[in-house]
Amino acid sequence: MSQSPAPILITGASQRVGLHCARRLLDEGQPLIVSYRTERPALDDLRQRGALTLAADFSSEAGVLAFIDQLKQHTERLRAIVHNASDWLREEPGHEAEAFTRMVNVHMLAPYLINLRCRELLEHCELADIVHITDDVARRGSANRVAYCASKAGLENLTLSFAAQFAPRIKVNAIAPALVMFHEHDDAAYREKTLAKSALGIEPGAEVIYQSLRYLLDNPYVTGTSLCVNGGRHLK
Ligand SMILES: NC(=O)C1=CN([C@@H]2O[C@H](COP(=O)(O)OP(=O)(O)OC[C@H]3O[C@@H](n4cnc5c(N)ncnc54)[C@H](OP(=O)(O)O)[C@@H]3O)[C@@H](O)[C@H]2O)C=CC1
Ligand SMILES: Nc1nc2c(c(=O)[nH]1)N=C([C@H](O)[C@@H](O)CO)CN2
Repeated sequence: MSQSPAPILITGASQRVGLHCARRLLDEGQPLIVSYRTERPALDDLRQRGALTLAADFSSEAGVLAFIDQLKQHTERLRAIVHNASDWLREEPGHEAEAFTRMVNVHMLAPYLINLRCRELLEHCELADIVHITDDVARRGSANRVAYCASKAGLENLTLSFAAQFAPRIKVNAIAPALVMFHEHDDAAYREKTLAKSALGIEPGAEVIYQSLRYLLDNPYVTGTSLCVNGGRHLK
């Protein structure tokens, strides 16, 4: 008798890009597990649609390990893991080391430990994927968010290592966006300045990340790559 489809895990899906991708996967009837750090009304919508929501704070090793233990109590199989959770912090003067540690933990330690400890859950599936959501800024650096950028560059590199280590059973790829969606508090001047940084000059919205995720999930011959979803920012 054929088994029901294994769930996909998306981390950090209580808002914005992660929430959009979660809703699109549910639209397609895909079983879903999401992690969240902050309880938000949108999570009730996901729960009512059948998603399992697990609280997680990846800012410490203990928090990552606690999440993995919780996850394994709920499933023995995973179709894919999407590492979307992210802290977009500036290093405040006097608190640089704390910010650096938090971002290395959420952007590198959490994907690293979850990938290693959940490999066997993925290998129960015929086709399995890991997707790291990085940032186009990793290829050029950032004067304003040094630690954020370095930790995203580290996540890009983890993509290469895990793709080599987990082949052929598990594909491992990255999606490297530039601007996808502003925050409500972003003023007109910031929006104009940011839009001018790319050749296409638009705020595309979260659907472009879901389209990229769908491509990686559906293509059996792509691993160890990073999809550049940046509106041609490298051309300016
Ligand atoms: N938005 C954009 O324009 C761009 C986004 N990206 C990347 O795309 C991805 C999605 O972006 P976006 O939706 O804006 O991301 P968000 O800033 O909304 O962050 C996604 C989620 O990460 C969770 N999170 C943050 N810190 C932690 C932590 N320590 N432990 C667990 N969860 C945590 C938050 O959870 P909660 O809210 O529940 O506290 C949040 O909902 C991110 O990886 C981001 O870096 C890259 C370039 C541009
Ligand atoms: N975790 C997050 N990472 C990033 C965000 C965000 O909101 N959360 N936003 C950006 C910006 O879009 C930036 O690329 C231009 O404003 C980058 N990373």
